[in-house]
Amino acid sequence: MSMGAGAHRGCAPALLGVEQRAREESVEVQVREMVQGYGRRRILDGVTFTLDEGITALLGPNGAGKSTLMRTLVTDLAPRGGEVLIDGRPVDTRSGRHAARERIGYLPQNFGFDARFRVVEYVEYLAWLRGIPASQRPAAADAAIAAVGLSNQSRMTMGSLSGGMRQRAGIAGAIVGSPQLLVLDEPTVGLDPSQRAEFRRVLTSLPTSRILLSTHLTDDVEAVAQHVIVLAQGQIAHQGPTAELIDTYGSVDAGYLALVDVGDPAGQGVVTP
Ligand SMILES: Nc1ncnc2c1ncn2[C@@H]1O[C@H](COP(=O)(O)OP(=O)(O)OP(=O)(O)O)[C@@H](O)[C@H]1O
Repeated sequence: MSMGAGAHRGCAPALLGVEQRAREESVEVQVREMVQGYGRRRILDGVTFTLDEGITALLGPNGAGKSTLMRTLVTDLAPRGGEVLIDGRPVDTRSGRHAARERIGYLPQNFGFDARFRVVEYVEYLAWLRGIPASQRPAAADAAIAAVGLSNQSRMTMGSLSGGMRQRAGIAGAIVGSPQLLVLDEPTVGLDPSQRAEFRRVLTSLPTSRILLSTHLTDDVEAVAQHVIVLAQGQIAHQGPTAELIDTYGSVDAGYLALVDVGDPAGQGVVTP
């Protein structure tokens, strides 16, 4: 079975140059005893991990807090306790947040866009949001669009794209300007099998140093992720190489079921392996 064997290989030619930087630069991501919640409700309770190089899949039951963890990592939510460090700098300081945002590309679960935007306009808009200078935006957008294989569709409006193409446009927006860390929240939801295969191809060809990907699809994990993090009961129930999980349990699916009581909708029923 291939576990991201193609990762970081076969980079699209358009990535060379501006995006070569991402391959050369790396980013350190450390989360220590992080606490997060909404109102009085605690969702994450002492989450600790370091993100390894390559693609890491984030698994967990519905409501376990995967999106909440990702939003905290990308500085959308300030941690309530503990630390999130990007290259050693806490993201809850003004300068740390600013530095982190320059290094992070983020695709939220239901990303918003104006359906009338052309693909190139959408990606250039995200380049502007990320503070890329005006003179560099067209080249950065073209490179990102080429990397996801949408160059021929770059003048199409977002509203006229198929679901798979729209996801790829979302990824182009997330990778514009060559972030070293890419955070993708359930990017394969709603894609058909061939669109998912195409998505995996794009993902494994990116030069991004670290990718964190949440998904419910364990075959996606086996296909692209070298590492797995399982979130349950507000904490990390498991972290390690995908190969190790498969060696121990026979498959990612079996490992996940052994680590997490998926019958518990609140994700509160982790079983110690
Ligand atoms: N903005 C919010 N305000 C209040 N509660 C929230 C908010 N966002 C999420 N929650 C709650 O926090 C818990 C964790 O949600 P989160 O979306 O992080 O889980 P998840 O693991 O990503 O779930 P899923 O797999 O269904 O996407 C859920 O109970 C959810 O209802």
